Amino acid sequence: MLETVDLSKSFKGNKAVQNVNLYLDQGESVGLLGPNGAGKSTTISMMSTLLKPTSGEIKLNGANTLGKPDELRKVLGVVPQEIALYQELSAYENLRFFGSIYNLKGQKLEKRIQDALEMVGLKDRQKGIVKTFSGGMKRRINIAAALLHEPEILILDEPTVGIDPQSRNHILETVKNLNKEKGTTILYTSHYMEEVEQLCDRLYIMDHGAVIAAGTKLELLSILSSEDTNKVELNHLDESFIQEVKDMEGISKVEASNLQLKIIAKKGSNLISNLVHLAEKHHVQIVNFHTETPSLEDVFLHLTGRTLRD
Ligand SMILES: Nc1ncnc2c1ncn2[C@@H]1O[C@H](COP(=O)(O)OP(=O)(O)OP(=O)(O)O)[C@@H](O)[C@H]1O
Repeated sequence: MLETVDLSKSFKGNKAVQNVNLYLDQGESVGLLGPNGAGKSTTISMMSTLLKPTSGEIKLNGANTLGKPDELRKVLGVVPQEIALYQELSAYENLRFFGSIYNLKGQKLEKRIQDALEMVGLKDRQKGIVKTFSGGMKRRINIAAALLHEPEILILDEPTVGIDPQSRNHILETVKNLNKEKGTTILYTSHYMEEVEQLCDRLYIMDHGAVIAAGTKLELLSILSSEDTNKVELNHLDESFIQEVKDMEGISKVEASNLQLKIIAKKGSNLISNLVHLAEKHHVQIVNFHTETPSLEDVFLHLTGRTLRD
């Protein structure tokens, strides 16, 4: 239903987004994952008509929408990263204002406001002045504002960053209900793998402005089907030890934190005996060792060389 074709954006010659091809089928919930600066917000801003692409196309039901932003705006609801509300007005007054932008009036507007407030769980707080709300409540009102015109597609840009756990759960539930019960198509960007795993049917992983992997969770996990994730705890850990682990045969990635090493290694690569040997050489003790099935975080680490929150 919504598709980008070789979508690119440069800022003064710096390529923020390069040849991004992604699509959303009707009723899907799709995650867009990537570390800071990967190009998620820039991609979303172009898809939401807020930013003009340097090149490429955005197609709605097969037709190019460039030059026809109104067609996209009719079907899209966008929840930006920055909260965009009038702080001195009540939640209800804010929603009346946003509804009027969509030419909603009278009974219809009233019903949409109440439905949207119900959806985000803030019906009983509608008279409250926005500046007195927590960051999470403001974000929920922002989501309600994006729902007033009952969009077929909802795009959310990291809606749970820096908010309280209760609002975070509300937002996750709201997005899930919109998708499962109302059939709203969702594009959800996040740094949090667990949120995307919970909410999304399919994922795109972006890094340095490009999509580096795409697929269902199972498809992405199969990238690491020939490897294991191993966690090793030591009584001492230094750079020379870490470097020698990295140089061992069959090692894809090594990540160190405190006295722990996370090692992604090829199955059957004699990791344990090589590690024991190395530990003896460095007079270091292995305190704990266990092997896990790779997670999507591991796939991300494997593909980008860094963790999602680096
Ligand atoms: N208006 C702008 N002018 C110049 N450079 C920009 C602008 N907007 C984004 N960039 C650059 O484009 C790149 C991609 O940024 P973008 O905000 O799209 O990443 P992101 O994946 O959304 O990151 P975050 O998770 O931090 O929001 C970054 O290098 C950023 O500095």
